[in-house]
Amino acid sequence: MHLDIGAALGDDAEPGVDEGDLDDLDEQVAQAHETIAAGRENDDFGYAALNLPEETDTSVIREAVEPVADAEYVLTVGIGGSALGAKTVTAALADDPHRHVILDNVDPEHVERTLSDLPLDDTAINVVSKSGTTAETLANFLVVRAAYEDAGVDWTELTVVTTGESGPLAELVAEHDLPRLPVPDGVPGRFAALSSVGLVPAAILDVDIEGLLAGASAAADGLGPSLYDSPGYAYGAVCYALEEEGAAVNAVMPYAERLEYFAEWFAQLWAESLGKEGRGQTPARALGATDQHSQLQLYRAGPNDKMVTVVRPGERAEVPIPESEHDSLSYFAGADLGQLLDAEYDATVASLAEAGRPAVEIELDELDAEGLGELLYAMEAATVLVGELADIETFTQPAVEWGKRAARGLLSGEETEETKTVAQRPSYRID
Ligand SMILES: O=P(O)(O)OC[C@H]1O[C@H](O)[C@H](O)[C@@H](O)[C@@H]1O
Repeated sequence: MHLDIGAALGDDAEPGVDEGDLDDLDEQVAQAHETIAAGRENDDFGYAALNLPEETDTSVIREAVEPVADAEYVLTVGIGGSALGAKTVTAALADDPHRHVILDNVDPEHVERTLSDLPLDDTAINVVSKSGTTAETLANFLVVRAAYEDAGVDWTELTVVTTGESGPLAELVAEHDLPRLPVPDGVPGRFAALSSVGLVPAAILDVDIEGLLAGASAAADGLGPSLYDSPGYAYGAVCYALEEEGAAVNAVMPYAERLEYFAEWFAQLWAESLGKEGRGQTPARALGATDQHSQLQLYRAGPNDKMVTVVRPGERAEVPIPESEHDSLSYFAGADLGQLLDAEYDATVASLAEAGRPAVEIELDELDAEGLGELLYAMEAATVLVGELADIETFTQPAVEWGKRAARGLLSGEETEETKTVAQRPSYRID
């Protein structure tokens, strides 16, 4: 993985990082690295996530999915960190990513349609919840179970659950004797992609999860006391410095359809970890080249409060653009769709730089298992680093938990602090 921060440096970028300040930033990185390394050493809460590439035992995952390994589809029932990592991995690496379907939201029409579109007798159910108490996941699982029963399919034969040792989901596991994979200790869900939380569907769809972890391990080995040695730390340090200079938004724009979900996974990681104490960049999700034709206008000419992160693989499939009889299309002669996409990428970075808008480029050698593992790990390391540099609690999410408690209270009818606040919320209707 390679990082190019050129378009975020210099006097022209606004916000920008002064090249002369990089060495000061590097000193801050060295200090933060000491804290991170000590946290990893002690397997402290959150920091333990950076040990997953070494800790995750893929043979346990492969054994747990053995009974459902022949299923045509996998239906993940989970939300947030219990869905996005899994979808990111299969979307990027599975031969047929459509075989992995996610039920995270509880939109009733969507749930009904999803279930009616699937051959339930050939669909494994992957239920994931670290806490085992998330309302959306439990409700969806109950709906899914009922749909299987209505279709005369024994859901217990097709279900794998990843959850902690206690909680309603663990109780269901015990009651129905379902295979259960543990969630790793000390790892917040959004940092758990490289564990059973994120790897069960990939294992069922024959993804090289060992290669994914090997790529992540290589990135872990690269972490050291200098941003110059680690693309992950360098990315985090530059984002931090740009945020200090006013980049309140970080638009992540992969130039690869297979990485579209990566931007979604990153958004949770970045927002939930770093959105605290009145700070944190707002992650925006974009896709190159599609969003060159929509959002890019704002990124180049809107308020000076953004940075753009572009991501691309170093190698692409070859799909030549056929020659045409029209002179006006002669500029395609001998070209390939990948070349066109790379030209669009180069043009975007150059156009942002020309307008003085910062961009950071991430290039993977290849979008294979190793490359994706490296990317996911580097982004996790970047997130942890920014949390240290900004001196915030990276691994908590109190604002999100407030909403979870409120929703549970509203459904149960119990009066709580949260439900009182909901009842008194401001309203000014215009009909
Ligand atoms: O895995 P679960 O316990 O079901 O949690 C699912 C999600 O719930 C909340 O929204 C948390 O803030 C997320 O970080 C978490 O990923």
